[in-house]
This record gives sequence, C-alpha cells and structure tokens, in this order.
Amino acid sequence: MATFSNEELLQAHTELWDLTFGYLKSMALECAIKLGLPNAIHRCGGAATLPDLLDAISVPERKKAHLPRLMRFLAAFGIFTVNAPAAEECADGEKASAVYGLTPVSRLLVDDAGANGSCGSLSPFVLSQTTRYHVKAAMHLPEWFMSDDGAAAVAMPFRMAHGTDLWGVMGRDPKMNQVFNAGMGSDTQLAMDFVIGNYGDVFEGVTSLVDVGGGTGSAARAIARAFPHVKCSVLDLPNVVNSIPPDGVVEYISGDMMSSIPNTDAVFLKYIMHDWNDEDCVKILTQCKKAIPESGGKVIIIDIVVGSPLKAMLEAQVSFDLLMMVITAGKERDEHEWRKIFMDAGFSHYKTRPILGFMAITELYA
Ligand SMILES: C[S@@+](CC[C@H](N)C(=O)[O-])C[C@H]1O[C@@H](n2cnc3c(N)ncnc32)[C@H](O)[C@@H]1O
Ligand SMILES: O=c1cc(-c2ccc(O)cc2)oc2c(O)c(O)ccc12
Repeated sequence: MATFSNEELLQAHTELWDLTFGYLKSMALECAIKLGLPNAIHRCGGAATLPDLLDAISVPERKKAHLPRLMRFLAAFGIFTVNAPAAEECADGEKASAVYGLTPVSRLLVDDAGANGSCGSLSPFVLSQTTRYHVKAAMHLPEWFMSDDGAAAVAMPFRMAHGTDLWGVMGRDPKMNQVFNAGMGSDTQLAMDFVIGNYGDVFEGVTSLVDVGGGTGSAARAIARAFPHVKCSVLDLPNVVNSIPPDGVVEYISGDMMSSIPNTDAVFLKYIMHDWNDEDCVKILTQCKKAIPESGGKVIIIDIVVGSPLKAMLEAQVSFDLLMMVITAGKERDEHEWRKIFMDAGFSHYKTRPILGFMAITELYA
C-alpha cells in the first residue's frame, strides 16, 4: 500500500479542498460577468476601487459589504489583480480601498473586446457553459455511470436531467437557445480570427468549401470574408438552416451529413466529430471523402486532440471530454483514436497542428 509523508498529506488536504470547491470557481466567474465587473474595471481605465465598482454595478445596499469577498476570491484565482493598500496609506484612520485590475483572463470578458484589434468577448461563451441545464446535467454523472440502462450512450446525463438532449431543450426554451448560440458564436469568432490570422495556409488552393454542421454560418462567413475567392456553403439540418435569410455571402444547404455532402474542394468540420461515436465519425468522413476531389481535395477538422504535454492544456482537453460525456454521446480523442477513424474512412494521410493551445487543426487528404 502506498504510504505518504505528513507533508504530502497536508498538501493533499489543501488540494482536496480546492477540488471539492471547484464548482465555486465557475459560479463566481458567472457572477462576475452577470454583475458586469470586467466591464466596470475596463471603463474605469483598467483600475477600479471598491467605490468605483459599487457605482458602476447594480446591487442592493445590503449586499454591498459582500463585494470585497467576491473580489478577493476572483483575485485569488487570477481573474482580477488586486493592489491591497499599504497600512501607511491610511493616514486618516480610514481603511483605503484596494484597487482591482484586469488580468488577461478578465480582459477576454470585456464587452468592447473586438475593438482596437482585440478579440471578441468570451463572456457569452462562459454564460453558455454555466447554465442551469449544464450544471444540473453534470450532477447526474454518478447516476448515469451506475445505471445499467442498456443504451447508456443515448441516455446521457443531460437526458437523465432534462428528459431530452441539448437540442430538445433549445427547442423548448428560447432563452437557452439564445444564450447557447451567443456563446458558441463568441467562441467561433475567436477561433476563426485565430485560424485565419495564423493558419490561413490551410485554405490555399481551395476555391469551394462546405462547412458541414456549420450551424448559422459564423465560421463560413469569416472564411468567405477573409478569402472572397472561396465559394463557401453551410450544410446543416433543415431546422437550423431553413429559417436563415440569404445573406449573399454564404449559401445555406439543408441536408444530412450522414447521407450526402455536396461536391467541394474542401470540407470544414468544426466541433462536429466530438459529438459522435467512432462508427458515426467514420460514416461522416466517408461522405466527406466522396465529396472532395481525389487529387487536391481536403477535409479540415477543428477539434481537440487529447494529449497536450502542458498541464493546463491537458486539463482543458479532458474537461471538454467530460462535457461531451455529460451532454452528448460523443468524446474527445487522442491522436491514436483519430488516426484509426481517418484510416477506417479511407484517408491515406493527414497533418495535425495545435491551435489556440488546446484545440487542433487537422488537414486530411484523400
Ligand atoms: C456542436 S454544433 C457545431 C456548430 C459549428 N460547426 C460550430 O463550430 O459552432 C453541431 C452542428 O451539427 C449539426 N448537425 C447535427 N447532425 C447533423 C446532420 N446529420 N447533418 C448535418 N448537420 C448536423 C447541428 O445542427 C449543429 O449545428
Ligand atoms: O456545450 C457545448 C460546448 C461545445 C464547445 C464549446 C467551445 C468549444 O471551443 C468547443 C466546443 O460544444 C458542444 C457540442 O459540440 C455539443 O454537441 C453540445 C454542447 C456543446
């Protein structure tokens, strides 16, 4: 049996507490966004005292005394900086107010992000991932593991919690639909700015592209704007694309990627494969292969390749895998698992590069 020193056990005690209270980090982050704290600090020129913050946000009088505690928590976890006043600054006996600033993390949450060349705000993304639907679904994880329902992949924790899948919830709750789509949109904007700015070479030689499962077309529009010579289309289910008015930039095609994909130089698949099991991924890629020319055609995949050597990135990757387990029947895959799917679908070679830290872009050639 493993034995540990007292020092190790003391350290473990702290780590266990940190893990146990991990959910409070998400909830405090959500609270900061909903209170408008990143925006308030930004509008104070990047440094705000407590009175500045209380002027800028809307909380009842009796809650004001609690704000320093929330700010202290957020600063301890690197969401804001805090400059605590030195004792000698408090000449009149009054306690001087701490000054709070933005860190790179909270800078990503400021609404004006997108101005002056900065990337768009990721606040909608955070709010789309901390919904009651997500949290309640995650609480069903132990029950899901222990239930022998014979169709565990279908009865994912999300369905156990809500009686339907995410798309069913979005169909019946317009607010959730709006919050989720805004979140995915903000994430797509950041990802596409980054891909186009740093990996634009993947679109070289491409004159037509179909974004399969491209939703409402944010990624395809970004590609079409950056590369006007590329004819961009979105293929998605009828209930997603039929209500989108023509925009003259992207063509919307209603269809089922499992059955057929229109002929094109390149197929683009962003956050699609992680929704599906291996067998369905092979089916999707088989359709992609039929759609592209044997010579010069490619499939471009943006998804996670689990196995980053960096601790923080690996943690983000395996967190996404757990999210997929809670919400979908899909999974995040390591390189070995990806390779098997590519080969089973009849592709001969591929190139994978990490982007945005924990995501990867893969070019797949016939
Ligand atoms: C997780 S979303 C990804 C959306 C988009 N690619 C992005 O990166 O934000 C998955 C998309 O796949 C679409 N989808 C699901 N099943 C499909 C099918 N059989 N054929 C075409 N699209 C499908 C969904 O409607 C949804 O828009
Ligand atoms: O809730 C989600 C979130 C994602 C997601 C968010 C941000 C990324 O950078 C990648 C993926 O993807 C989802 C998904 O594909 C799905 O079918 C359901 C829920 C989510």
